[in-house]
Amino acid sequence: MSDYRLQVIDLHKIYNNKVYAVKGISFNIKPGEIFGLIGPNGAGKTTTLRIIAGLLKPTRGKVLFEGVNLHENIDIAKKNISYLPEEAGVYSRLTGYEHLKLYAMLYEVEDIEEMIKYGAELSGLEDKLRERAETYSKGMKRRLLLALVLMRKPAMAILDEPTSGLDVYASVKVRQMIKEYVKETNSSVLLSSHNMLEVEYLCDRVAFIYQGKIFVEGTPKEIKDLYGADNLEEAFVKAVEETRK
Ligand SMILES: Nc1ncnc2c1ncn2[C@@H]1O[C@H](COP(=O)(O)OP(=O)(O)OP(=O)(O)O)[C@@H](O)[C@H]1O
Repeated sequence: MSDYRLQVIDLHKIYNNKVYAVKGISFNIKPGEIFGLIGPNGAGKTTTLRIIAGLLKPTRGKVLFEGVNLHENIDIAKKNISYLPEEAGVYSRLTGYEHLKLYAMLYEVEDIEEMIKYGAELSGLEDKLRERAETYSKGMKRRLLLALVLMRKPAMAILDEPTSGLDVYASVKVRQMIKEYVKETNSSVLLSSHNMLEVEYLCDRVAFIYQGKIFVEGTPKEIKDLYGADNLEEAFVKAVEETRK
């Protein structure tokens, strides 16, 4: 079996025969690793995430999950990969607990109660879980959504902008939740973010995407050293300016 949980090999995506969104992206993710995709708006991050989640077919290239071609065995994606889109929403009239129960039933696990208990713990929402989601703040909704995605312990979680729109405190809580989850389960996480602080805190390795291509990949430290930058934000600006020359 492959040492990698995920191998992304020369991925291309052309929408409607005209928009060339992804132009030959390759990277690997190991078990227990958090991998971050960073790039400006329209760089191809969400397209890449959706292909890896099995929701979009690549125009060319392939994705291997533990050595098996994902798009030729789509049940593997359904069983092992959970995806949290940036624009995901909650059912306003359901309570947090009702969400947990609904998803546990959809996941068809043997012990529904056990999964609900784990989801509740992951969310950190405590008594608030008894209230309808319409009474939740943005941060609470995001924590509930993350708990719904992570409670079935997917081998691979794909998180598009996990803390988008959240305040500093809520963001820190969500990041801690992701980090603790990976430590406990040895799952792999692929995330996209515009927040460099977040990426630096969470990610073991990072790839910068620009115009559908990866132009640098490494640990946050390697990338900072490469550009002689004090932080990832500065490295990112230097990298983008370099590619525009
Ligand atoms: N369904 C679609 N049909 C046609 N073009 C699309 C579609 N989805 C995305 N695109 C185009 O593909 C390119 C990459 O988009 P994508 O959403 O992957 O970028 P992104 O890096 O996630 O951007 P952002 O940071 O703004 O979310 C863009 O030019 C976008 O307009």
